[in-house]
Amino acid sequence: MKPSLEDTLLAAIRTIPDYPKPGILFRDITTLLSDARAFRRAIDELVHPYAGQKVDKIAGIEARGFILGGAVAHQLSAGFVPIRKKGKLPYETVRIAYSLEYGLDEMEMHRDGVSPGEKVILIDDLIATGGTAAAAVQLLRQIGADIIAACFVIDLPDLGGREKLEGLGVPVNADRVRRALRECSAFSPCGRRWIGAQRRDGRGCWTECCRCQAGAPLIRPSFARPPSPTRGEGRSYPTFTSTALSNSMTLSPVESKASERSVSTRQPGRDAMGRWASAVRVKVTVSPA
Ligand SMILES: O=P(O)(O)OC[C@H]1O[C@H](OP(=O)(O)OP(=O)(O)O)[C@H](O)[C@@H]1O
Ligand SMILES: Nc1ncnc2[nH]cnc12
Repeated sequence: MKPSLEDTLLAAIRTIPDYPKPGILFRDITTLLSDARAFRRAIDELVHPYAGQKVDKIAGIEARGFILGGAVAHQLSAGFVPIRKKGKLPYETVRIAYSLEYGLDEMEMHRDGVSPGEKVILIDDLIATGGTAAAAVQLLRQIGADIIAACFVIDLPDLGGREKLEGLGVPVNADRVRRALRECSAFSPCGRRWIGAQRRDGRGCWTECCRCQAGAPLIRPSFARPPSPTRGEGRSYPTFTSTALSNSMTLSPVESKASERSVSTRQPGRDAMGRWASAVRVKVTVSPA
């Protein structure tokens, strides 16, 4: 079965805890960009609602918005306009200061990047607080752009960015990863996906995760399938431990017991390349409760 768009994108996005500051779950799209299939699906998703419509310019926000925006502009046969961090553009610019999830910055664009009345789509990889995108909207409007929409691959809904942009009268297109990431960050304090396994002490699973090491609990996501007794999961669910076969994030070792048995199953986890996938083969060792 073809994986859903959400699963494809979510599996291709890497989450780095505490980068660039403690407490930030950094959503790294370099893994998505290097995955040809995920990259294409992300671009198709951004392009799809506007195919056949008159779009004059795509405005991409430095840096990740350049990569996505360039591909979208090509697909829509539109021009591309860079919105850059301050001090990088050679001609006359309009400039604005803004705040983001982890700091303050200034951005600018060429005064003649968009002509008054041109139809523009704003593109970036991610909307968090919406500070960056809202500033970009103000810059574009300052030079007379007619902003049709703002599009993102990732929306971190708890930070209210979408509402901020909608408050400025800009339609936001960012739904496909929204729900998945919300749940993803809800069930694991470091943004990792539940793989149906837990340490014996019930305090998280992967030894390499500083938060699990510190004892933060893993919470089962609401959308995960219930444990299946036919796969040897059900009865002993709270106490089973697993070793991923093709999973670089192996769980902490458990003592072997004569009464334990191993079952091979497929669960969300890391594939052989270390990327998240909706289904990887894992070996589950079922212990008596
Ligand atoms: O919604 P916000 O809270 O404003 O945050 C979103 C912005 O933050 C990231 O860029 P960043 O400023 O990290 O720059 P980069 O792309 O150059 O790394 C991201 O690519 C968005 O542009
Ligand atoms: N959590 C996050 N991950 C990646 N980029 C971001 N920009 C703002 N917040 C971010």
